[in-house]
Amino acid sequence: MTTTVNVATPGGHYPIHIGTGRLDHLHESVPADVTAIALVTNPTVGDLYAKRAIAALQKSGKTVITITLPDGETYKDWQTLNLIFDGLLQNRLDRKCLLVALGGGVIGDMVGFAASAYMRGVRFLQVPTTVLSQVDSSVGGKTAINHPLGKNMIGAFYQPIAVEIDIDVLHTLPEREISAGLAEVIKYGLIIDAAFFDWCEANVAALRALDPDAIRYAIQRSCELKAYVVGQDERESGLRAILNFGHTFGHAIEAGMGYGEWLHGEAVGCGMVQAGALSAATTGLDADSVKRIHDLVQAIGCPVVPPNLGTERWVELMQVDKKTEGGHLRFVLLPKIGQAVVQGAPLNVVRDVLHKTAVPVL
Ligand SMILES: NC(=O)c1ccc[n+]([C@@H]2O[C@H](COP(=O)([O-])OP(=O)(O)OC[C@H]3O[C@@H](n4cnc5c(N)ncnc54)[C@H](O)[C@@H]3O)[C@@H](O)[C@H]2O)c1
Ligand SMILES: O=C(O)C(=O)C[C@@H](O)[C@H](O)[C@H](O)COP(=O)(O)O
Ligand SMILES: [Zn+2]
Repeated sequence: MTTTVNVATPGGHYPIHIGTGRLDHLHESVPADVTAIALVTNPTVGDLYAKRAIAALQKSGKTVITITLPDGETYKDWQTLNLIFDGLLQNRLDRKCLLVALGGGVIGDMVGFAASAYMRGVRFLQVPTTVLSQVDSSVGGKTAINHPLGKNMIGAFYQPIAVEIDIDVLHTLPEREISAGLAEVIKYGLIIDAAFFDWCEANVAALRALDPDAIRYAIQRSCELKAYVVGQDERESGLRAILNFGHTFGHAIEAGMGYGEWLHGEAVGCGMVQAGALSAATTGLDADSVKRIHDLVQAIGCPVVPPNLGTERWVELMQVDKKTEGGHLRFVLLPKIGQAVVQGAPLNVVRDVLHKTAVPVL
């Protein structure tokens, strides 16, 4: 069974198809006027799934070339992005080509950015293969590469023509990647859907075990909630910033530790624990809710104690954030579970939270 969630933005709309075996149906998302297809992947995902993806794409009758990028967050950079352009130009792909991103969020973010820039914009299809990319990064059109000074600092808003989610491919993921992806799932409950947060608490074991019904529901609900937010505010002039809950802290961890040391989802999980503590100090989040956030992040298998970067280094890293305005840090904070606001916080309070969350809760 395949379910479809639609994403509607001012520039148009596209479907997210969620099901099993979608990898064998990729041709259904290839528009008739496409001249050639570039499948972009990495060696890990390519070895597992490129053959099937290529066979499916070839059913459209188009030529398919493959571009293989090195694997890892550390390669989400200019040099690796340029390998995509090299491959497209060497194979003389024209304006009517289609780029296909087969992989996790790193591949998806880079292929989307390449699609936004190649010949000033060509179409791209997202085929996310991690929990994180299926519930979050493949949807909504944020594309980017990292800069040594800050996460996702160079990029564009550029929507795919469709998202093809094959739940089966998750079974080859390492456990650590499943845990990291679940951090973005529980984020939606915290910012916009308290009942979904309750459901995540009740189903954490099933989610970690990739129980088919549980993981399908989590992916569908996450995509529905993200599609709703993106539909209201595609370019983050307001509401969309709530999707950044936990990310001011999380991105500082990723950049501060060196990209790839902590997984994005792990950093966001820990960042949500810190943002929960900051919410208690600023927007009145009650102690029971702070504990529920901590306990669920721990239960999905993500770290809850932040690395010791040094308080001033923490603040410096957090300032390199796209929500920063006029040098002032802004955070996504929770007055209660299921409701988020975006606002500044006094630096002495932020420092205090950095100290408090550095101590393990027993
Ligand atoms: N654009 C957005 O809205 C958005 C949202 C969230 C995260 N992101 C970005 O996404 C990135 C993180 O994505 P991610 O967590 O998917 O990491 P990732 O892309 O690095 O993938 C994680 C690892 O799993 C491997 N892998 C992928 N699919 C697999 C499969 N089915 N079986 C076995 N191994 C597989 C990859 O090769 C990689 O080693 C970060 O760069 C983050 O900034 C973007
Ligand atoms: O889609 C969004 O909007 C998000 O913020 C989703 C986040 O999970 C994601 O990590 C995003 O890439 C962060 O965006 P950034 O603008 O803070 O780099
Ligand atoms: Zn994220």
